[in-house]
Amino acid sequence: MPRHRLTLDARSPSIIVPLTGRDLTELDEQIGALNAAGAEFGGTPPAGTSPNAVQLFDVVEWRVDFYEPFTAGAGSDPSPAVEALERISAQLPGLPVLATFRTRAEGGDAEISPEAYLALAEALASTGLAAAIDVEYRHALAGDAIAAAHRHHTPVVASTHDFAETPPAEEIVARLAAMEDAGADVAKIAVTPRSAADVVTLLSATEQRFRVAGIPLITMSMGGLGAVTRLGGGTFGSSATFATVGAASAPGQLPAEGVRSALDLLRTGSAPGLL
Ligand SMILES: O=C1C[C@@](O)(C(=O)O)C[C@@H](O)[C@@H]1O
Repeated sequence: MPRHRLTLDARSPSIIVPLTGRDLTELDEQIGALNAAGAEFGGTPPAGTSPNAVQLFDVVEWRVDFYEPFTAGAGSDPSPAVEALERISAQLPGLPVLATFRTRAEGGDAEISPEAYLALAEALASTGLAAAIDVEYRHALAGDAIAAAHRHHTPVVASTHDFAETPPAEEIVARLAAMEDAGADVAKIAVTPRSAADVVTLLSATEQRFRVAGIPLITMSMGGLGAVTRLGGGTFGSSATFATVGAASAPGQLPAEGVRSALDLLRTGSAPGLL
């Protein structure tokens, strides 16, 4: 059973910050920077406001594909990843951790066999330290990985990426629906816009699916052109946004501090009574 729950709500999108360290030294440095940035930003929530308002970020995503002690052995032994997850969660005690292995096919940093991918999902979920694990829904063993995570009562964020283009809205909606049908607890899609119209397509598809979805959605248009979706996605039904404290894990991610201010501003703008 995970120690922290991932609670996602598009009315108050969560900020997810990636950890991309290549070894323990880099991970420790990044965690130190997260803790320092979080402490500098923190304060007491004004009465009646969400605790999010004074938190710089809400969730940490650990990108296991960057972590060389695991990838060096082609992922044949999950124990370096399990040990690193233990260390991350011990050093970030109040924060939910999303554990993600992003394959090269979906824009990740390393490749492992489908069997190693499944074994990793099972090993990470079995620790109970991950609030959720990411499973690429087009992966050959996605169904098994989702089942493995659920056996250990660990929620699954299903994901799909398109680094070349933005599929038509119907295709985006269909993929989000397919992830829910596959048993995911959250459905996530990241696409690449070639025009402003593509950004509108992603937002429109998000809004269409959000009206009927039974699970939270996370959607974004990557790159500079799509940056607006990382700020205003909540309006259309996206319940989280990836932002940086230091290293980015995908094109177009913005610094967490600016994203937090923008989310606060948008929330103020949508407060009851404001026309
Ligand atoms: O799926 C996603 C979204 C993402 O690709 C982004 O565009 O912010 C960043 C990844 O680290 C994460 O796993």
